[in-house]
Amino acid sequence: MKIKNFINGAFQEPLSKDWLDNINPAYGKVYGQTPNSSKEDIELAYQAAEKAFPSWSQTSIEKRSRILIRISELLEAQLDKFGEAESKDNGKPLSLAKTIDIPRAASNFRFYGNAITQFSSESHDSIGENAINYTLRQPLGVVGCISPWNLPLYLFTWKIAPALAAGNCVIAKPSEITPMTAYMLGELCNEAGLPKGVLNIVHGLGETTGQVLIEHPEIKAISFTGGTSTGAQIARTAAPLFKKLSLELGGKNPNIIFSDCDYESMLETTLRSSFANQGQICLCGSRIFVEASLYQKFKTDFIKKVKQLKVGHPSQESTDVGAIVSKSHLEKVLNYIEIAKTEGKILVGGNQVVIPSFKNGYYLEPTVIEVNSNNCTINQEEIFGPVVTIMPFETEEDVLKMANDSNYGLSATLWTNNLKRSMRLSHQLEAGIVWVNTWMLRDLRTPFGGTKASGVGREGGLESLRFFTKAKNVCIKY
Ligand SMILES: NC(=O)C1=CN([C@@H]2O[C@H](COP(=O)(O)OP(=O)(O)OC[C@H]3O[C@@H](n4cnc5c(N)ncnc54)[C@H](O)[C@@H]3O)[C@@H](O)[C@H]2O)C=CC1
Ligand SMILES: O=C(O)/C=C/C=C(\O)C(=O)O
Repeated sequence: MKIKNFINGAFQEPLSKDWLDNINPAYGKVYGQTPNSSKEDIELAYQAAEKAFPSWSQTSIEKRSRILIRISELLEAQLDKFGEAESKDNGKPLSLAKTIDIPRAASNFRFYGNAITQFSSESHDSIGENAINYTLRQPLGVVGCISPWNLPLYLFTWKIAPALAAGNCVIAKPSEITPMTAYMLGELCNEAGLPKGVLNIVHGLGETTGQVLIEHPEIKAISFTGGTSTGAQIARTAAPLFKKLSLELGGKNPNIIFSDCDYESMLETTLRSSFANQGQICLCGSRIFVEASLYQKFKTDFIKKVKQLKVGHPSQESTDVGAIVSKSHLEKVLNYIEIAKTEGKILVGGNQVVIPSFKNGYYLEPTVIEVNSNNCTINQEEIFGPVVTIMPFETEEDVLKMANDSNYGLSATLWTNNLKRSMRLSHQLEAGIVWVNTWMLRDLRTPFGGTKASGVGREGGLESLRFFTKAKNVCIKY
């Protein structure tokens, strides 16, 4: 099957005539083709978006809201179809795609369809000056949204929905590794009545299509989620062009477990925060620190639970851990496991899994490594796979130091029933998001993003609407 670009409300082959293979990771087999779009394709998308902007930016909030909510309803109505496509393209368990990815993509449209009706700006009465200032929040124009392969439609729509709600026109590039559901979204947008040219979906490699998009002189903002080194490259290109930038990058998140926690809830959630989506979520807690008095018990119970996880074909209901997204990513994760053998002790997992009926698929055992220092490659570099480390700590002070001893600063999880300690640590952890006694509880109104090498800026809630608008102050003397 050939995926096409969605430009000006129509599906079209790339002018470049260049195609990439689309691979099903559960089988390790090519199952379709994706455009590798060129500068000319991006220019076509830009012309369509630029033409659509005056009308879309002047479309009433109510109408924009209605269209976005309609897209969310259409997505919900096609949950199974989209879930199956996402699972096939990415290798994630079908159950996950149907319960998390697609529902969240629908929520993104619904949330921003509603949020835009509540978005307001400020006025300032300049007392003593006989003047009033009011601030306009105007759309930026044509903006670029670039998303990764781990949560394909979930993150693609997390960017597009607020950009459209705020009155911008969009050129969006999904990951070339998982282009399918983004392609399918185009049809729903037409059905929902989104005017042509308002959203344009252009496929291709990062270094070709993505690079041209960020270099385009007229694109006013780039919202990007992906790897930290790609984020740095985007910043190098886009910053001198004075584009607004929102960068949601990698993580090496600490999961800090105190002995006074609710043990069962911690254990179940830690299993999820370690291995959900094959550990390919930037929020996964890949460095697990356990208070020394609880360490042996945790180690025994955690290993037992990890051994029970079933690695299998994404479509099987019994599957807990599906396929890794690509061969090259599997190799990258396996390389880190080799490094782990010299830096720590593999307690469980560590091997590629060959499933007889799908023997070319990219499967990997969930892996737990015991380390005795935070200062090692596997605790410092983002692995982004089903691999976690565990180590004991003695004091709150020690664990805080280790948790913050990282280039990254995306999220942190704390397990404790000591209220004062949880507040103390939450304030001191260098992270954009701290979860206490939970993980991945997402309220879409909250700011989302990281510090240090985990990114710049915040998305989520009104933050995204602020990002996708420019503030203009008007001062009137009376
Ligand atoms: N949110 C996160 O934290 C994610 C982190 N990663 C990390 O990044 C590593 C590399 O994974 P990749 O798939 O290579 O992610 P990536 O960061 O290179 O790709 C993400 C998106 O950026 C695009 N892109 C790549 N280079 C670009 C450029 N020069 N200009 C514009 N767009 C560009 C890609 O086509 C894709 O749509 C992973 O091993 C993982 O460690 C990957 C995906 C998500
Ligand atoms: O917004 C969320 O709920 C999750 C975001 C996850 C990422 O940005 C990621 O894994 O890259």
